Amino acid sequence: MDGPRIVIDGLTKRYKDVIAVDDASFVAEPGRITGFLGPNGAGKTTTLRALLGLLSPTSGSATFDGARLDQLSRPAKVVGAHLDPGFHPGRSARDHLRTLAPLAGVMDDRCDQVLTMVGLDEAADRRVGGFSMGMRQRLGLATALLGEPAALVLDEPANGLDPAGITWMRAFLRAFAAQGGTVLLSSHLLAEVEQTVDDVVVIARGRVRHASSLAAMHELTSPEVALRSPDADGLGRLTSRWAGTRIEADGTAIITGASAAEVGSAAHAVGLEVHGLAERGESLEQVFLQMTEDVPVAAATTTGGQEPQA
Ligand SMILES: Nc1ncnc2c1ncn2[C@@H]1O[C@H](COP(=O)(O)OP(=O)(O)OP(=O)(O)O)[C@@H](O)[C@H]1O
Repeated sequence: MDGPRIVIDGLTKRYKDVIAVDDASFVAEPGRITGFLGPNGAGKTTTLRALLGLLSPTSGSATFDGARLDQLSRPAKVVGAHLDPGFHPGRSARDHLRTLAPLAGVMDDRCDQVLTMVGLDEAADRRVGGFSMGMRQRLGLATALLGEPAALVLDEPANGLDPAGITWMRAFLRAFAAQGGTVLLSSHLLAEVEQTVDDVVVIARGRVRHASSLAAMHELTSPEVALRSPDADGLGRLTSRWAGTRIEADGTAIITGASAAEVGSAAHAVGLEVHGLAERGESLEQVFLQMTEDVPVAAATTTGGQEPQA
């Protein structure tokens, strides 16, 4: 599968006094899962709607391999989307898909295929009105998959899923990306998608605050190691090798720039008696929250090579 490169370039959407999206630029690469993260009202849905041709941007563009959705000859082959779970409650899951099959350019048997792919075959004839949130998310994914697309665009796909559902969704999207597909999904919770995504785009108040691989975002955290020893002199000598180390009032040394394993090995090597060794410090979640606050964070301006190329 050759997933398209999704490029959001200088996208702005203005509604009278509200700037829903403000000059947003980022890329979702094929073969990878990109998490589009931000608090409520950040501009995620507006961006995804612009990408899917459901609204026209005030300026800028949102394209698949350089083409807007309306310029694609077979859009359903390129992208499948699930934005809001607006299912007709009286329809069965199968009927919901059958009404969309002609739009996606597929035959009815594809509806049963996608129901099987998302594990809903046994619920195929049940009315969607009685579906749990998790089942609705699965049906949304089935809807997105109808046209056998090479890209999936999913708005809050993990919302309402229980832990088993999240694990299932993660494995499904991982397999899709491993085949070369492009996945762009939104979430307002980093923790919900942290184990799913390869790349992260953070948006707040319409502006992209950060775009990088998840690994690069991890590097923005500042982990600390807390080390306790009854040998204050030995502790001081050992920890002086790490710049920025401080000793707290109770004698605990707080070391930055080293892992607990490195500190433990070094203590062992010099024969320091250790009474406590723990990793702590700023978490990824805290870095994310800082990025979404109004105060600009120096580290949050990193773009990690994710700018669209001219
Ligand atoms: N049709 C509209 N008219 C006026 N303002 C709008 C419209 N659509 C969105 N907005 C505003 O634009 C901003 C971004 O909304 P958007 O729905 O894109 O955010 P979001 O990140 O998807 O949030 P959520 O997670 O709550 O869905 C919000 O302030 C919202 O109120």
